[in-house]
Amino acid sequence: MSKFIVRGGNKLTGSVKVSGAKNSVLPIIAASLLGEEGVSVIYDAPPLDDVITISKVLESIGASVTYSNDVMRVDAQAISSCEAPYEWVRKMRASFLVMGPLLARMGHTRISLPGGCAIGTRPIDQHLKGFEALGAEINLGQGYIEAKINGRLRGAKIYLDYASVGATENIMMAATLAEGVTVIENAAKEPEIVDLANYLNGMGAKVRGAGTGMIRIEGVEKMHGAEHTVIPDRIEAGTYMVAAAITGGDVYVEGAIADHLGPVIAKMEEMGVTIEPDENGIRVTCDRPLKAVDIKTLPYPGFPTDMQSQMMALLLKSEGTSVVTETVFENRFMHVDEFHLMNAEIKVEGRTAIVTGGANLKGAKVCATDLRAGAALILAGLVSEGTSEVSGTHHIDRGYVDLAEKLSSLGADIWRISVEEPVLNQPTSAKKKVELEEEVPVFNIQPTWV
Ligand SMILES: CC(=O)N[C@H]1[C@@H](OP(=O)(O)OP(=O)(O)OC[C@H]2O[C@@H](n3ccc(=O)[nH]c3=O)[C@H](O)[C@@H]2O)O[C@H](CO)[C@@H](O)[C@@H]1O
Ligand SMILES: C=C(OP(=O)(O)O)C(=O)O
Repeated sequence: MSKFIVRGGNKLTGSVKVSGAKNSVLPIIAASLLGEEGVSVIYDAPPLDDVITISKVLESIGASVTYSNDVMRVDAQAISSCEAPYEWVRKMRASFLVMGPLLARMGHTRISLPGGCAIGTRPIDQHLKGFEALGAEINLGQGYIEAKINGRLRGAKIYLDYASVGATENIMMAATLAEGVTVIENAAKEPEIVDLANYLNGMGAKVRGAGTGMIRIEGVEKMHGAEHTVIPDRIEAGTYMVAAAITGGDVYVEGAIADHLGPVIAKMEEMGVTIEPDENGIRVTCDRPLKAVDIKTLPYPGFPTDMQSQMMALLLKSEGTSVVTETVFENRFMHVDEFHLMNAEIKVEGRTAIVTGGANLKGAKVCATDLRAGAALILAGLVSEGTSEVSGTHHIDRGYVDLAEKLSSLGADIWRISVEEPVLNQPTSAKKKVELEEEVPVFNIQPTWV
């Protein structure tokens, strides 16, 4: 168990490199199960706990996985099992993404129910509706979902009631090996869907229209391993953009793709932040008071729910009152109670939060209730008076590579301690603090929560 310790007051300056996208690499690793011949090589696979978890799921199915220096190799030629055990699926909802590939490849799959989590109930009805339309028979019992087909999946037209990212990915993967053509209507349009489609096509699939609301998949008989480089993480990039703005700094976010960050850039510019994209990244500077703005989360290309809490931290430092509306998940304001402990004034009414700007934030002991909540608390800590202690680091480790190191390299006063260590005895220089951190080999295939 560990905590992040943050001392507020430093302007961030310099350059920070964005890692490969968590939400791309997870479905891509799952899709590797479709490769009956050859080996897949996935570049820029970030060393995150979630990546380790999904590779454990693949190993439990009989795939061979190796990983070092952000390169993952998956050999799924000899997979032997079609069951994803509770042990791993309970750790991470995205493990459920192995269902589509396993069903298509093995004709049978048994997967533990992924369950809800802090941000909402997160049902899987749209995934199952898609599999049924492709001809699978679905049975639920004892915490597991079993899906079977007689022969091969059959292409179908599937309308999603909601443009679910996971359902689009799972159905798209299953449909690659179906007989005939599948059309997904009201498909999710996120950049991660396009990245997955590109990988699938590299494996021999025939997927068209990814990135639009209608995806057409012409089934093929067989797929093979492929080489693929994962896109940069737009949410990690957005988090560093907010870090630059909230501290009144000047940061170049290397690898950030402006096209993937349209609504985040638009809202930050509305607030008065200067954003200068170029072909290799985005420079973010902020040297004037910030204006309050309203934000509403929506499926892509709307404002991403995964940036809602970080933007709320920024709005706390603006002049005026902002309204934040969360439409994607029904319970994604848990960071508000923690912000209150830091002296913030925010009122939640249903799916809306009214944020009073100009907060005089004060360091406090707070807890990351989910991944992005954790990032938001750290951002608030960067501009709080005194010291903040952020616990619940296992959430943050699911989605941020070396968060403390990257922020320290920009001049932030942040470090990680094991909970046994007394905070008051920590040295003050960021450099020394980083040295204090435990040396963990880049790939030790053990999630931090084991
Ligand atoms: C690993 C990954 O890529 N995670 C992302 C993915 O999650 P995930 O794929 O789980 O998100 P979805 O787009 O599926 O969920 C969005 C909404 O649809 C609902 N829903 C979803 C499926 C379903 O069958 N029925 C249903 O009602 C969910 O409860 C939620 O309210 O997209 C989310 C929305 O951008 C992001 O916050 C997550 O970071
Ligand atoms: C909600 C998130 O991820 P997941 O779907 O993996 O829980 C996230 O990345 O903010």
